[in-house]
Amino acid sequence: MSIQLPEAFITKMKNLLKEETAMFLKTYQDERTAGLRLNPLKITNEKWESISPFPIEKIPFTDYGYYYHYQQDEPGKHPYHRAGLYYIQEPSAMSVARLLDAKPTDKVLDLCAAPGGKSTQIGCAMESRGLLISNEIHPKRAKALSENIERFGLTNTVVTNETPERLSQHFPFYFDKILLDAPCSGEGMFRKDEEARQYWSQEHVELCRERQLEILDSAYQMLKENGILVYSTCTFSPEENEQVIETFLNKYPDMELLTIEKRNGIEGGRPEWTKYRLSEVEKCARLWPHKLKGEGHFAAKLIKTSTTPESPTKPFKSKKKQDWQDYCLFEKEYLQQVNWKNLHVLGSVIHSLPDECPDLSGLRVIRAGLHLGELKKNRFEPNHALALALMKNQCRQTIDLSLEGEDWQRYLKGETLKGTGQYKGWVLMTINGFPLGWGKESNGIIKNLYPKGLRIM
Ligand SMILES: C[S@@+](CC[C@H](N)C(=O)[O-])C[C@H]1O[C@@H](n2cnc3c(N)ncnc32)[C@H](O)[C@@H]1O
Repeated sequence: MSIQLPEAFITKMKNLLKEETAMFLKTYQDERTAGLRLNPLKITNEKWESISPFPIEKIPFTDYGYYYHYQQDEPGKHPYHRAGLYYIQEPSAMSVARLLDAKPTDKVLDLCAAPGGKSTQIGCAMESRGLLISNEIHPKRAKALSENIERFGLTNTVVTNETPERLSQHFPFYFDKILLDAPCSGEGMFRKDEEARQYWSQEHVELCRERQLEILDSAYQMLKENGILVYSTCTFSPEENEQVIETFLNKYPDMELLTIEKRNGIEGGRPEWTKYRLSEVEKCARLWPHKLKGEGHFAAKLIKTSTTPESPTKPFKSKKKQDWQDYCLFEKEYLQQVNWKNLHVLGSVIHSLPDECPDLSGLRVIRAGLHLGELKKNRFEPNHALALALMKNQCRQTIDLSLEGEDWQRYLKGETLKGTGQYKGWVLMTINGFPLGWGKESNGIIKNLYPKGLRIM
């Protein structure tokens, strides 16, 4: 494999890495690494290791990550992916979300979240409790983010499509934890992404840096006292990493760096690459492709040490008269052992909102908590998100599709399937016991309710 790197990038890395350069550049002759990260809300490591349809190898610096062979296998096309058992994610990117140490009682913001690698990881760490606001500025990417949150069965997440600045006006001093996985020059994507290589220039690096500092201003405004901020990029350039942190610390003396544990090949930030040789940046983390099996990342963890006023953001309050009688009938007939909290009818959709959901008025909200389904005239129609948030044993009528036959493919294509002859009404369709979506049985036939936009061709 031979990759054409921008000449100016090679020269720059030689100046930075000195005698390490040869090792670094050699990685561009090797295959890239690829990984998948399990959804611990749906499956344990032990179970996955016993059922994985393809060869996997545990990623040492993560809890739920596995390497797979991307030239040989396509886990993104497997029905287990549709069932939300895992997320395809570059291995070194898996090391960042855990730095937040997000707890089920926290209010967390993922400020640049699409397509949702780190948000799905944070949502799982929070056991789908507390509040996770997952934001993305670009509408199309926000939609992809929302679909991944749904696929993972997360119920504590509000997906918004806002600018960081507008969010900061809505949520001053509000969050316990914020992740800023910044848009960057993507040097760590070079083995995978030709466009990133072609797009690279020193001017672009400088532009990214300006934007990163602007987004950091917004993140700072939203962080409460003792709040934790994790800043990360998938690029190597000091301008976007150590130097961004240096400028940020100079601007906000109440922010302090915290030490990130260095193990399994993770190294520290480089003081010699800052303007004023700031030794503190050693506390940051650098993941290098020549030091571990991953494409490369940078992360910094900071704490806000100043006192902040109480956030003026109010809790969510429903305006509409609430009536979900038809849902109650559905729940009684088809579900068991479910206990959705904080139910609200918004439009015609019944939502189970996250704990301590804030007022969201004025924001572009793509998804708010779990969409249970829609109230139609005298009936309730469950949403696809509900199927993915359930475990098989929570639905009274289930049909399991086996990996052996062709029925799972027919289901994902939207075809009609043969029913049990015993069920009537809503049926949770599962693959090897993991929910995939809804069907509806009538006279021994399953009407296919897999969402049209997700069907395979
Ligand atoms: C590195 S990606 C995020 C990846 C994501 N955290 C994940 O793990 O899947 C950075 C994101 O920032 C968004 N972005 C671009 N410009 C932005 C801006 N000015 N403000 C906020 N976000 C921006 C991009 O659309 C992109 O989705």
